[in-house]
Amino acid sequence: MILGCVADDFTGASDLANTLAQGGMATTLYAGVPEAPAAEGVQAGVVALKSRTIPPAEAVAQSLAALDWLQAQGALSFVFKYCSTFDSTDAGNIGPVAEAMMDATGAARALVCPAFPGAGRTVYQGHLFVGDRLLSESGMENHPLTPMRDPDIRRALARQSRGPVGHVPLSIVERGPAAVAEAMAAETQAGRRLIVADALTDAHLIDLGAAAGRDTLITGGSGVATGLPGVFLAQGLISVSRARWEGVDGPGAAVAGSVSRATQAQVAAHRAAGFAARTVTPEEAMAQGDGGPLADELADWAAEQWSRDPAAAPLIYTTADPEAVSAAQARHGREALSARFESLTGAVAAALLARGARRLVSAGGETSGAVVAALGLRAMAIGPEIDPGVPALKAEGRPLALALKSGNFGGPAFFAKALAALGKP
Ligand SMILES: Nc1ncnc2c1ncn2[C@@H]1O[C@H](COP(=O)(O)OP(=O)(O)OP(=O)(O)O)[C@@H](O)[C@H]1O
Ligand SMILES: O=C(O)[C@@H](O)C(=O)CO
Repeated sequence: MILGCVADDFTGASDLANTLAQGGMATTLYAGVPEAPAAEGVQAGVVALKSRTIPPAEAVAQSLAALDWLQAQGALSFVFKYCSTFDSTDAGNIGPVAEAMMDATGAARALVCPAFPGAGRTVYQGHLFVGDRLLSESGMENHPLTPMRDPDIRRALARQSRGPVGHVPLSIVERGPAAVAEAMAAETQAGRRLIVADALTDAHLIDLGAAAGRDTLITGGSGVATGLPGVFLAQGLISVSRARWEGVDGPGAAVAGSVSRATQAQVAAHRAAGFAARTVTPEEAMAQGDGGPLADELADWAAEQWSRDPAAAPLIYTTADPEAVSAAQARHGREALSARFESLTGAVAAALLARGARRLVSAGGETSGAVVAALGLRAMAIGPEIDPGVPALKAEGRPLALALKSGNFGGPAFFAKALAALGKP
């Protein structure tokens, strides 16, 4: 293994694995810290954690356990992947995990760049933008767990870190890798070891990769890894590998527990296109305890759609608009409701597989973590990109192709497009 990656959520891990695989690295996505060694030939290993919103000390402990395993596989370079909208609070977890990983690897510094131009996320003057809006006016200011009200990443990071934060502005990034390397060395010298870099385009990210790709640790959204395969290739550490992708054929379905804007549009578009869709209300979910009959009822409903039309693409969703979500959280408690929805969605996914599903789309980071855990998946191979940041995946040792979609990723027709990319009915 050349590159070891720790990701703070499952869809983010699949986003990063996509970048590395499309760059030509033989990449495997691991659900949690594996117990067994990596298979022969894996050049990039991405360990998916569910550590974005857990207490900082736990996030640090889990990330260091993942790091240990990656080091044991031979990796000497590391990426810490967080969200391209920098999802975190003043308590963490980006600063604490980045600093702990620097300490554990002996890294002198760590580049910090959440930019992902393909998904509209750019960094300019240390400020993060989503499309033409500052992060703090992008809708992320209302995020239920990690409201992002300060678009200045340098300030946001400094509040959750022990050490001071440095910056490499666009004027330097525009001058190319040598200028960036010089500026990063100056920041490190001055004791600013977490270094935010501006980036507006993939070309900027490739230059950042050329400047920092030999560093022990870099951190960011998936975009920060754009230049890495090229760096490893130039060093002769890898040869480009493109495993042939074959999907898995059989019944397909989508489950959505994401309440993000893009998912809302995708649910509406799937319905409007005439696909079968069933919603689950908070009351239905809360009315039954864990392990109640609802998951089986929903999976039976999906199986009925397949028996009528093998090409059916049934969707089961809890997605609702922000007002409905807030009202439901006030009625049932945010954590209790999320926990119940997540265990239900995981149970639905397992029940779908038991009824023969071979292609599965899951929308939402937390939701996908619950789905992957309920299915007991351990490792996934990376296939072609479906939409920016979302690859087709294949479960190792199981006849299942899947797509794990971050809340705000994917075009309106994503569910149907993804199911078609995963295989035939
Ligand atoms: N109708 C609803 N009301 C309240 N909570 C909901 C509802 N539907 C889903 N949830 C919960 O909201 C959370 C959504 O988080 P999730 O990470 O899955 O999606 P997201 O935030 O849109 O995606 P991402 O993290 O990839 O951006 C989950 O815990 C889910 O169970
Ligand atoms: O970086 C992103 O935006 C995504 O991979 C993600 O982590 C969203 O949860």
